[in-house]
Amino acid sequence: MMLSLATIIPGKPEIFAALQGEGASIGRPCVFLRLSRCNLACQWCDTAYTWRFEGDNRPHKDGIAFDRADNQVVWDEAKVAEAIHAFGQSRLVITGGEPLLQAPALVRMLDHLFALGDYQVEIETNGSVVPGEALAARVAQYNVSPKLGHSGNPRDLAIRPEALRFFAQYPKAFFKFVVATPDDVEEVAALAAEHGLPAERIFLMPEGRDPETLRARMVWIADLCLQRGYAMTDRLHIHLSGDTRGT
Ligand SMILES: C[S@@+](CC[C@H](N)C(=O)[O-])C[C@H]1O[C@@H](n2cnc3c(N)ncnc32)[C@H](O)[C@@H]1O
Ligand SMILES: Nc1nc2[nH]cc(C(=O)O)c2c(=O)[nH]1
Ligand code: SF4
Ligand SMILES: [Mg+2]
Repeated sequence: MMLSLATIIPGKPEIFAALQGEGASIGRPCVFLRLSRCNLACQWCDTAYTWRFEGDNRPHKDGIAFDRADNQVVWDEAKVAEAIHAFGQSRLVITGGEPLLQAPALVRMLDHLFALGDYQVEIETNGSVVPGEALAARVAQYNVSPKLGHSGNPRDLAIRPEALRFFAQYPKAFFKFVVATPDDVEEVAALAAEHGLPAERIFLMPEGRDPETLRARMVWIADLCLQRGYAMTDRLHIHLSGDTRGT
């Protein structure tokens, strides 16, 4: 009855309060739960310490560095729910790594959490895993970020038609494509046409881990959104705290 969690400081799970930095609920106060492990390996992943357990010692926002071997903890689901509840936020964003790899344990954890208070739950997912009915019944919003070719993942791993079909028909699933060049937006349009992704639920987000990169890309992303009817999202946490764990 355990969850595998990323760590934020030695031995402690990455659970933190912050504004939702991305997507349809950007700017809303949340508590974040970051799980470890992922089924993909994006070459620009800004959270690779959750699945590649070496070589990344970026400190926590309080400047606490930690041993790279200390990148995950395994905690009891009830204990995780209590730790989340202690933050006093009513919106929970579950992210990772890829959280849907641990869906059954998340269902159990959420039932513990719902016994402690009322929560709106968002899940950040790479869109390659179909969430089960049990989890879907407990989640208010999916932030689905399917990985395009520039992520470096094999397409047959990253783009799973059955998963995209599930999220396309799920009104509370918003797509959030990371783009680095205008060609990536062409790829988004082709995927949207192929899998019936509604333009009004598509966000484009600049690839970037610093404010300058984000701003430079948002200039042309904005034009393409006007042309295609997509929305654009920034990455607030990068502007507020840089590329820092736990923010
Ligand atoms: C670290 S992922 C974790 C959740 C899930 N694995 C996913 O990819 O959606 C959280 C979000 O950060 C985005 N992301 C990761 N690295 C990024 C980068 N370098 N630039 C922009 N977005 C990035 C992902 O696309 C995703 O929307
Ligand atoms: N503030 C903040 N907002 C976020 N939205 C999605 C995030 C993620 O890593 O899934 C994230 C994150 O890491 N920080
Ligand atoms: S799917 Fe998400 S967590 Fe996994 S490597 Fe890509 S961005 Fe990182
Ligand atoms: Mg993040």
